[in-house]
Amino acid sequence: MSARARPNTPDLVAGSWDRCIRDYGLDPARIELDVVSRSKLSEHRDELGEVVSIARAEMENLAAQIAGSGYALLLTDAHGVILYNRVEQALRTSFRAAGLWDGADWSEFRQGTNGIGTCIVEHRPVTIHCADHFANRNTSLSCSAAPIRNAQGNLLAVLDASSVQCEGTRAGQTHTVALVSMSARLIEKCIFLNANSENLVLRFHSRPEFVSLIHDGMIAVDESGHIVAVDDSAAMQLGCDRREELTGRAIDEIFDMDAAALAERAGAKTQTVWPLHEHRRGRRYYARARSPAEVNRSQRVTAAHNDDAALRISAARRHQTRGFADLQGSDPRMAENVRCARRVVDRQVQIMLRGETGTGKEVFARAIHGVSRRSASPFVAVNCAAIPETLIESELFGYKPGAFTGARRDGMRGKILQSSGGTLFLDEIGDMPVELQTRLLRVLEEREVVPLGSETPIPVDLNVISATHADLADLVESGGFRKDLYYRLNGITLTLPAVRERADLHSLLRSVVAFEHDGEVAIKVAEDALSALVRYDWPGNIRQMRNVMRTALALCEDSIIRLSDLPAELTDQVDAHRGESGTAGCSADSASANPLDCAERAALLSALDENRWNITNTAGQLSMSRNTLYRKMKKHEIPPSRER
Ligand SMILES: Nc1ncnc2c1ncn2[C@@H]1O[C@H](COP(=O)(O)OP(=O)(O)OP(=O)(O)O)[C@@H](O)[C@H]1O
Repeated sequence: MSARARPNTPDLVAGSWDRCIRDYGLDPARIELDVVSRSKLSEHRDELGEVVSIARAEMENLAAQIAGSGYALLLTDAHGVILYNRVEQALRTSFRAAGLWDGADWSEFRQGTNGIGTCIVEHRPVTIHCADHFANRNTSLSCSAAPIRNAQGNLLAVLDASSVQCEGTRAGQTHTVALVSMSARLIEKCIFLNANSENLVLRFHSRPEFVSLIHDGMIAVDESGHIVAVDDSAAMQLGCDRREELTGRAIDEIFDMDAAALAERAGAKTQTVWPLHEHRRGRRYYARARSPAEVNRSQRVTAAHNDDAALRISAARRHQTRGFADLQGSDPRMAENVRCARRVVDRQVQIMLRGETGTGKEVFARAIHGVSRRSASPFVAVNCAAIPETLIESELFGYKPGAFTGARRDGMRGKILQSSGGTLFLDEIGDMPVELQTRLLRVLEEREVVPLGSETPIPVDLNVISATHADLADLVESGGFRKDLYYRLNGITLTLPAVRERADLHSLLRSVVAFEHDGEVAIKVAEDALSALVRYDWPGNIRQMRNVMRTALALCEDSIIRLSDLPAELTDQVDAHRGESGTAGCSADSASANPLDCAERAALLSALDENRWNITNTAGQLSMSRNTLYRKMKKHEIPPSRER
């Protein structure tokens, strides 16, 4: 190794030099620039998704503050790959020559001690000035970098300000690193708010004028009043060393305010800053609260009855991801699924979703990912039944360049690596070939993946949600599925009900129409059409419901969906039922076998649905005692819903 004397530097730099020599075996004279291919660069950018756009907006502000200083701004992912640069026109050639450009890999492992790579290892703001750099080729650089973390505190990206001319002293960089750190914190605040758009967010500080500014503390609280995320500033202000000391606790354990009072504050028309006391040390803070974001509220459509229409659906914004609140509707099994999922999320319990095709398993898996601490990292879905058996292996595990004939020249990162840090959704897991089951099990156990054609394992932070329509236990019995993998993936099974089994058909229909309808005018559904929709069996479940409603919306006139706008199979079924007593609510395996029982079950479900599963109100409406109602629900196998 051609040695270069270690500069007289702080511990942080000395520690990094030690790693370069001892752990990475780097030679300062032989380090070369490593640039990922264009396709890999777009994969790296896709992985960070919205973080890049949030950061770019803040980089514009910061660029204006440092204009003319000879510094450029760089955004990298947590691997050290530059995703985006903000370099002044006149400096572009020199920055490009120095390798400070999109696609370059500045991990410490590749480039030795440097602002970006060392910040990633240290998880804190750093300045690496001129001769601090390990590689000879980088000694003219001066770099100040700060980490950007997600709502759970995991590293997502790095913001860096670099100069290619070694001027001034290391101490002179204090201002630069402070500016970069401040921008990184602003970006983290936006990420926190976006990741918690479904939760109430409390912002507080001991000084009222600091609330809603960069140093305030942020706490996200879910509908049940439990803390789901906190930022560093909140933990620090409340005297906690780690964020985990606060997550999972009820908000009224911490402050003198319960969830209902907080929600009321958040919903107030005029937003003011109000005082708040902490229990443990009796300190006073000032706070503001933001209710779950507008985007979610716009989905909660309202129903109203009038003469010619039984259901009115107001216009709602198209919105691809549904949160738990939207999925739960008022079906007790869905409410129970949501409750269980919330309890196990982030507890390293692998969730398996069961349900007929089209019952919303992928949508549910996305919602779980959305509330998990992994939400800012990618959700990657793979349908094992849709990919030819021969391709599943390369899709999942990826391959090295030239691994096989027909492989892409620059290789491919498989879905497992793409999902690292986030969630891998394996749909129709029962269709995975047995030999790949063995490889998947190994990845789950060893937490590393070996791409096809390679011998080098790559560490992976894998979290799998699997789904199946089949009974996997049967498949295990018949040898079609590995028992050990089954137990590994099946920490808990949540079964999504088929549409015909759901007790909240009205609200489900509303949700589907709200999703399909992007007009401004409210949509009404005529009485006979609604009756046909509610009576139909829906073998294709929510997917079929979406298709039917999409066509009906296209066909309908005056914004009213009529019977004639529905397909023949729905209206035929109504004809077949005509004259029979109502059977809505009778599931195939229901205890209610005769028509009278069926009618009773349907009446119970409809009254429960109407009263949002409030037992007292439902019993009152049906003129029976709560005990009688519970007894009847038990008889018809209707599980009591959560109180809401
Ligand atoms: N609560 C809901 N409201 C409105 N639309 C929904 C809801 N849940 C699911 N959908 C829609 O229904 C369709 C089927 O959902 P999804 O793909 O999640 O089902 P799945 O059970 O994974 O299906 P498969 O088993 O066939 O893969 C999708 O178009 C989805 O957007």
